[in-house]
Amino acid sequence: METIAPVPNEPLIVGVSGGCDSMVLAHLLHEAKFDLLIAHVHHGLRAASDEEAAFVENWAFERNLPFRTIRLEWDGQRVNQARCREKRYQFFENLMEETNRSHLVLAHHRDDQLETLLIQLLRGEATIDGIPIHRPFGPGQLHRPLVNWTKQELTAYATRQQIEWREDATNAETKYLRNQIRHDILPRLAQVRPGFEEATVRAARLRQTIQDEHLAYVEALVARHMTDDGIVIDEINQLPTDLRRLVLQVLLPDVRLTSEDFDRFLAWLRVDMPSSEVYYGNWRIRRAYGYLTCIEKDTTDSALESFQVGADLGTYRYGERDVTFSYGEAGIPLAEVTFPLTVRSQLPGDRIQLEIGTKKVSRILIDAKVPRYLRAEVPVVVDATGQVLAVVGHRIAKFGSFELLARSYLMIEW
Ligand SMILES: Nc1ncnc2c1ncn2[C@@H]1O[C@H](COP(=O)(O)OP(=O)(O)OP(=O)(O)O)[C@@H](O)[C@H]1O
Repeated sequence: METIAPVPNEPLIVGVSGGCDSMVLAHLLHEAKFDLLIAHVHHGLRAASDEEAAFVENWAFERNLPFRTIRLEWDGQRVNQARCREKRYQFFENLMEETNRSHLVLAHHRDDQLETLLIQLLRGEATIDGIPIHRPFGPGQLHRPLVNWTKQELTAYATRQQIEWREDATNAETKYLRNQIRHDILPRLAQVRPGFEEATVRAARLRQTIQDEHLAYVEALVARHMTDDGIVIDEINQLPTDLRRLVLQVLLPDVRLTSEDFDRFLAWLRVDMPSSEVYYGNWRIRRAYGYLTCIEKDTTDSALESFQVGADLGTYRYGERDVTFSYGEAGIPLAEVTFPLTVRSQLPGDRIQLEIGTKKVSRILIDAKVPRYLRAEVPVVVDATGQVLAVVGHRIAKFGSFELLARSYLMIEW
C-alpha cells in the first residue's frame, strides 16, 4: 500500500528521528514539494544520538530545509520511553506555537498500528481503535500518513530509493512491552493466522470511522444543549453509555484521557446530587442543578481570605461582593453583637438565628440553589462569640422582640 494518506497542503513540521520510517516520510513529503520544517529530538541517552542528530541536520541542510532540534537534559531524572515521548511531544507542540505551523507529521506505520491495538487490548482500555491518521494536537493537528504502510514496505521503499537512515539500537531490545509485542507476539500471531494484520487493521479503521461519527454526533448534541448555565445534564444522561463517555472528550479535547477517567466520569454522572465537581488535569467539571460546566481550575481556585471588621465598620470586598457595615436604625441590635466581626466562608456546623429558630447556613445555600462550588464564595459574617450575623446575599440574623427594643443597630448591606 504505497500511497501516502492525504496531508494538508500547508506548512508542516515533520518529526524525524533518523530511522527508516521517518526518513522515508521526510523524503516522500519533500519530493511532493510540501513546505517542511524538520524537527529532531536528541534524547541524549545513547552514544549514537550525536551522530543521528548530525545526520538528520545534514539531510535537512542539503535540501535547504529549516531544521530545529532539542537536546533533552535528564539531570538524574528516571528515563523511560514514556518520558521521552512526553518530552518529544512537548517539543513538537512548542515548535508549532513558535513557528505558527499548525500541522505535525509523524511516521507511524502499520506495525505501530498493530502494536498499539494489542497494547490497548492488554491494558483493557476503553476503546480499542489504534492510532488515528489525523487527530487534534496542540494548537493544530497531528497526521500519520504512513499508518497503512507495513514496515517491510517502508524498508523496501527506502532501499529502492536509496534513502539513507540510522538504525535505532533500542529497537532491537525487547525489554519494553511494545518491543515484546513487536518481536515476540506479532510474528507468532502471523504464524497462527497469516494475513491477520490486514484484517485487524481494517477492523480498527472501521472502529475509528464509527468513533469519529459518534464524536461528531456528541459534539453537535453538546452544542445544541449548551445554555448560559451550562449543558443540560438530562440530555447527556439519555445517551447510551458509549456516547455519554464521549461527552468528556468533547469537553476536554486537549486532555489525554485514560479509560479510568472515562469510567470516573460515567460513575459521577450517575450519582444524582444537586451539585458536585470532578477534576481532570487542569480542569474541573461541575454539575449544579441540572447543568454541567467545564472550567479551567486555576481561574477559580483563588482561596478567599477571611478578614476582621472592627467597630469602625466600613465597606469591604469578599470575592465578587462588596459588603457594607454601618450603624443605623434597623438591622441587628448592637447589644447582640460582639466586635470584632469576621467575614469568612461558611464552616460545617454554621447556623444562623432566624424568626423561626436557627437554620443551617449550608441549608440556606442549598435552598437558594447556590452550586456547591460557589458556596465558599458566599461571605458569612460572624461576631467575636462565633454567632453568625449574616449569610451575605441571602439572610441576616433575626433577634425577634429584642429588635424592637434596641436603640442602635448594625446594618449589613450588599
Ligand atoms: N527523536 C525523535 N526526533 C524526532 N521525531 C521522532 C523522534 N522519535 C520519534 N519521532 C517521530 O515519532 C514517530 C513515532 O516514533 P515512535 O514509534 O518511536 O514513537 P512514539 O511517539 O512513542 O509513538 P506512540 O504514539 O506509538 O507511543 C517517528 O516515526 C517519528 O516521526
